[in-house]
Amino acid sequence: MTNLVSARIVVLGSKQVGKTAVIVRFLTKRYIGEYKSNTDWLYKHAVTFDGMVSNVEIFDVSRFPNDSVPEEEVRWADACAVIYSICDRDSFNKAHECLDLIHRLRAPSYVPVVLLGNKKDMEQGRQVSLEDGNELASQYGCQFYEVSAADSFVDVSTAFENLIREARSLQLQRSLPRQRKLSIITVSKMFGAMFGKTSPKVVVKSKRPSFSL
Ligand SMILES: Nc1nc2c(ncn2[C@@H]2O[C@H](COP(=O)(O)OP(=O)(O)OP(=O)(O)O)[C@@H](O)[C@H]2O)c(=O)[nH]1
Repeated sequence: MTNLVSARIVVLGSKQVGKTAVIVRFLTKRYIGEYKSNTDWLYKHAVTFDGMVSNVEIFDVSRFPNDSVPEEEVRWADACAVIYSICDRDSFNKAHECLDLIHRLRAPSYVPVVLLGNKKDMEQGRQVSLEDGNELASQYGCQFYEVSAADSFVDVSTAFENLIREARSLQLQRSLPRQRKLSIITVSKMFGAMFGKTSPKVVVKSKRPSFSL
């Protein structure tokens, strides 16, 4: 088994949306109902999937959005998770602000982001529809899942594993030798030569880097 990469993830969202519960669910498979609030935590853990061990560091930012903006943590991260509660419209609005903050601090470079609507077990108190979540995620070109830290390990782990896969893939792409990157330019030049200068420009717009290398 290869120990290939480490991934640093920052987790943002309103108070009481379940940030700590979601992280602990992913790292330990367990659901623990109550945690000490108002403290930022850095979790370090080795997780195994796809036949690989990834050393993950997850920063649970509790002080934001009520207190100072976690600019340093957002710049530090290889990937970001933004969490809201499906029963709390305000937390969804805060999630929007968090996505905006990430975009502002990290643009123009790309950082993998996942938007998580937590507490989906509380359907009777729902204030944010699945469509709203989907729409916000597509606006920022990020992954989106509704999860329940209380009810299920599977959804939470799928969301984090896909986020880590994306971060890994990006790290691999960035570490590719120059030669291979140049060959991509050569292919586009070849297209130009084949279709001539009068042919319409083909612009391939990709919101997210491809998983395949
Ligand atoms: N029903 C339900 N409750 C949840 C779920 N996840 C967390 N909770 C509850 O929501 C409350 C807040 O959970 P935390 O994990 O402390 O939330 P947090 O976002 O880390 O909170 P702060 O540290 O204050 O920022 C706790 O009472 C949890 O038991 C969930 O999936 N379903």
